[in-house]
Amino acid sequence: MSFLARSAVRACAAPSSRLFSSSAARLTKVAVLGAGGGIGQPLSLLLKSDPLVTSLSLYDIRGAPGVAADVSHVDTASEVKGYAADQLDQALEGVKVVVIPAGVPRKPGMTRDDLFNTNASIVRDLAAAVARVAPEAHILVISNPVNSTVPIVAATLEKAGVFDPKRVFGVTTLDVVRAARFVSGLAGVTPSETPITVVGGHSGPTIVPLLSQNQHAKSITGEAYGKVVHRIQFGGDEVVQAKDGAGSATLSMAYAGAKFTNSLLRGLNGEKGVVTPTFVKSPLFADQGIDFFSSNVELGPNGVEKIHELGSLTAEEQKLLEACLPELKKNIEKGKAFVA
Ligand SMILES: NC(=O)C1=CN([C@@H]2O[C@H](COP(=O)(O)OP(=O)(O)OC[C@H]3O[C@@H](n4cnc5c(N)ncnc54)[C@H](O)[C@@H]3O)[C@@H](O)[C@H]2O)C=CC1
Ligand SMILES: O=C([O-])CC(=O)C(=O)O
Repeated sequence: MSFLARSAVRACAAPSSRLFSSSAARLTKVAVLGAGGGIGQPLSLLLKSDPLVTSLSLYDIRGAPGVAADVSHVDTASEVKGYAADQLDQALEGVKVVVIPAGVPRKPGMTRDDLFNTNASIVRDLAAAVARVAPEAHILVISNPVNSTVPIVAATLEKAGVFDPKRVFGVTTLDVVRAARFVSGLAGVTPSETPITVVGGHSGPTIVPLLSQNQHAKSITGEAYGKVVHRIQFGGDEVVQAKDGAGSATLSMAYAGAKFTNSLLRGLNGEKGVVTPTFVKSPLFADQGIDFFSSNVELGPNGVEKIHELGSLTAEEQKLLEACLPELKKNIEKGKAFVA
């Protein structure tokens, strides 16, 4: 790896390890749909620095060729190509992984669900193109509201007859990144010592951090516990307010998106024991009509290898879960109804 790529990797050091690991690279073409945006640009840069990405295909309705020209000068081995608005099908040819940060972000006072009206059709149309051109691609959905956009992608692929639940992921990694960071500060240790499993969905009360499962976090109780859980659940709002109308988290999201993509690529390459929370079609609460859920998932050569159970929860975590489920169910049903 070149000096610059090494520096980028160091600068982005992940809570649990480095941002990128493993060198058993296979030919992997990755597409970013929405590459011209606030997340898309830094995400494209980070993916250019990932040695497991051999080819990068950047698409947006505006600006992707410029981003591609810029990122392509970074001295890592991967090829980069940008595609204009009318070149979506070309952008998707031969891709193995498609990352979707296309769509509008929140402004202060909005919920993620307020983005549904705009983003639902953007995500549906992009998923339909993936179904047509790259039906075996793994799809990583960043666009909000994730609790609804993932069911939209799944239903769109299902309609096209190409849905494989092992290959569709909602990217909830930012919740995990925030939890590790916030808890480490309270516990007085480094973030690598506080990997926190975050389950449920990706919006306010549907975000359920399981602090009791980490040896440092489990000693946080009382008011401090309530505050840190609230901060993890509403970390997105903190950024939206600070940006004051200029959008939502982009840089930390690009980091989280690159981190999750690297985890998936490592799994696809056959690395064992790659486990991280992600929002997937899941049996865990299917008997309650909730068939998408984020929990720890082992990633492997086919994508989803194994969906882990939640493990034991404290009474407080059980309460958080109870608050999550009805909201999550509503969000999922809204997504499905949009495609039906
Ligand atoms: N999953 C998560 O944890 C997070 C999700 N998000 C979500 O990510 C999305 C993107 O956020 P930002 O990058 O900040 O927004 P942005 O507005 O800066 O960028 C979005 C990009 O999508 C492009 N776009 C719009 N329609 C498109 C289409 N049909 N095809 C291709 N590209 C299209 C736009 O041209 C723009 O470049 C938002 O929905 C936001 O809520 C943001 C942060 C965290
Ligand atoms: O808050 C938002 O709208 C963006 C997001 O999903 C996050 O930062 O977690």
